[in-house]
Amino acid sequence: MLFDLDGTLLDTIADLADAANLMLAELGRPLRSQHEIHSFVGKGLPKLVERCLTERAQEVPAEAVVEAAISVFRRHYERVNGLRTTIYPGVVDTLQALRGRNIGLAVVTNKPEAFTLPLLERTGLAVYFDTVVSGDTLPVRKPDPAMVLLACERLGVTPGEAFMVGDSANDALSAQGAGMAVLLVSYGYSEGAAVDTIECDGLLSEALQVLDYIAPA
Ligand SMILES: O=C(O)COP(=O)(O)O
Ligand SMILES: [Mg+2]
Repeated sequence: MLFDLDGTLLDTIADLADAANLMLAELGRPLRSQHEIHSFVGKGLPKLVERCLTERAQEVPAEAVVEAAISVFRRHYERVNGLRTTIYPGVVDTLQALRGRNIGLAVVTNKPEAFTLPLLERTGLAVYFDTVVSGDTLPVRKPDPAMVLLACERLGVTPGEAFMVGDSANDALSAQGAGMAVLLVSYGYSEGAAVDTIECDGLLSEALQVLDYIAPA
């Protein structure tokens, strides 16, 4: 069972928004609402920073400005990562139940490893996972299927034996590209798209519904 992180296991939006607005303030750019930032999350940290600077902006900054802003964001996010993050309801019980059934578990997230691993430790979720594939583990990110394929390889399963659980089209497309079934949670971040318009094998209103897709013991 492969899990996306932001918007699926953890509600990280407040910390992402804080880091983004600390960055924008430092650069003298207009701040963004949490609602806007919610729609910018999904394709990794560099894309989040680029969207904060460019989407509906009056003046589009040069690439070098975006690159410099990424370093500023990382500096702020390192400090606030986890402070206001919460675990979604049912997540811990779901992970415990899956572990109890000896089902291999992976995190597959577009968040860079330097932020993913400390966050999993801080929230206490690290202990449940056999492996973590982060946004900079490979040269490509979701929606490319390479990350979910690597997770399967590390877990010793074929994509046909696995499920991806995510919150956005990036998760759905990466799983589908790998020939893997995908379940989407309806409570996460889906880049401003209605999650029920994204093709998937099941829509979950809470994490515990993952267990409905596991064969009885
Ligand atoms: O870093 C992002 O943009 C989103 O991260 P996720 O893949 O865990 O949802
Ligand atoms: Mg997500």
